[in-house]
Amino acid sequence: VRTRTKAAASRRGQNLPPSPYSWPIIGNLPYMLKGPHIYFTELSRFYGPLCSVKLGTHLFVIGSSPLAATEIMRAYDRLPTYRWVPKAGQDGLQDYSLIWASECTHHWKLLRSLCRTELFSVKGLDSQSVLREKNADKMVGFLKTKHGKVVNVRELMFATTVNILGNICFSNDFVGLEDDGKDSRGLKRALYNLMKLGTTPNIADFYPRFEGLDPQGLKKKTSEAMSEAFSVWEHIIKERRGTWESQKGSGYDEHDFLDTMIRCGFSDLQINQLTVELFSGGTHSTASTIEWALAELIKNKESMFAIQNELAKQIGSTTCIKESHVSRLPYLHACVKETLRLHPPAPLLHPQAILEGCEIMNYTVPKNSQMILNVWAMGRDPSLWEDPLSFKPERFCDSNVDFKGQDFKFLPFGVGRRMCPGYPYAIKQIHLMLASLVQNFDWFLPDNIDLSKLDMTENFGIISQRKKPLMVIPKCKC
Ligand code: HEM
Repeated sequence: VRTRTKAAASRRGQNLPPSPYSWPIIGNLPYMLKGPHIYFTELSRFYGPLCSVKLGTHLFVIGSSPLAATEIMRAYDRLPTYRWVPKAGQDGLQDYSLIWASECTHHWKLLRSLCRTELFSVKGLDSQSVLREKNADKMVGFLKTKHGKVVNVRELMFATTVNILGNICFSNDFVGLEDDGKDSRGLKRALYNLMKLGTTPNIADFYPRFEGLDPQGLKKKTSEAMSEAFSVWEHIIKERRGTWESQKGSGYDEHDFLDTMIRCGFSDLQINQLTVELFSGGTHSTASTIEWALAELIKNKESMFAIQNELAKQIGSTTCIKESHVSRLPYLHACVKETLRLHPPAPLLHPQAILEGCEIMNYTVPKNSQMILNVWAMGRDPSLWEDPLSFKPERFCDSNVDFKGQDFKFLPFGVGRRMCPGYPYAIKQIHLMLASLVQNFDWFLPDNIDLSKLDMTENFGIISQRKKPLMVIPKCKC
């Protein structure tokens, strides 16, 4: 690889963050094939914690250290910025969007505040615990029927997370737990498609001349997947509006988040946009974290023993785990943090463009540069973590490092204004599901493969998942 160093950039009169050689027209796009977060991590190891790459016609500046993150966040606070929105996600509904709002508009603030107060507040979370516990019991019951048989953990976790959110939003189970390819209502397919489309590199994102076009048809397919999701709950919204209408004035009790949105005067399109975003943001990410955590525990026997001992000591083997037990399980908390350190579902925090030129870490960042934080690189940096590639939950046992956006070396849920609003909900769900899986079952690999040989290869995409779904055999302890 031909390289262009900081000195070369300076020669051109700009003290840009150092970057590799960039090919005419395509820039550094071809190297992204190995996985953007991996390519950016290699660059940061070579060029330092702030470097830049040209992707198509855009300059991306990548921060990969707590100091770079601090300076980038400071720049976000004092300068005008906007979130880079993939062209496939840009349609007439963007004004109603939470994830894809390019600026912190009035409507974005309203959506964040609605989520914060109704879904993710302490009161909201407490009122949902019965739903999460019911679904955890269902999952355990289902796995008991699979004693000794191979199970696709990703599919099961995905179905469970979809159903929990389905109950919170629409009082409805939308998918079955059986991994038999059946998806009668089409929601699984729509959500998988949205994830796939959201992570497919789009020529229109990198070259302004394609801006008005849709050369790969990604925008059209995204809009079709949105409509497919809408068709799953369209009739529920219609019926519920009817109920509201008929009970006007007689003090109707709200049952779920749909009622809240109707009370707030949301149109059907607004309801669809917000719920699709909650499902897309909240299901794959949570399911993938549980899948990685179980895989790490299966591979690392000592950690599995430690968590099993903690559960046996604090809760016992016959008591069904409730959310109220989880605070007694510090090793479980450490295992989840360690999983998020090694396998953050969002390895790169979404780019925001800085509209004015600025100085970051003594480099000149030109106006309109897209800024990215490489959370994946920071989680594996040997200068920040001892033995960073090993799964060692103990590192979090006597430490105050947390994922709430204050510790810049550990940002699985992001940081600042656009930090994940759903993190308290996600964490509750991950703790409960993982504890239930470990308490009730011993886990084996098919064909008696040695557990330490479990393949941990990652999928190279914008969302970090295991390359192959975790296929394992549960053996019921009871
Ligand atoms: C392990 C689980 C999860 C992880 C690791 C995660 C991670 C993230 C991250 C890193 C961001 C910020 C992206 C950025 O700044 O570039 C984000 C944003 C977001 N997340 Fe999550 N998330 C998780 C679960 C959830 C859940 C359960 C929900 C809702 C049910 C949710 C809804 C959202 C939404 C709506 C945003 C956009 C916020 C905005 O732009 O204002 N996430 N998430």
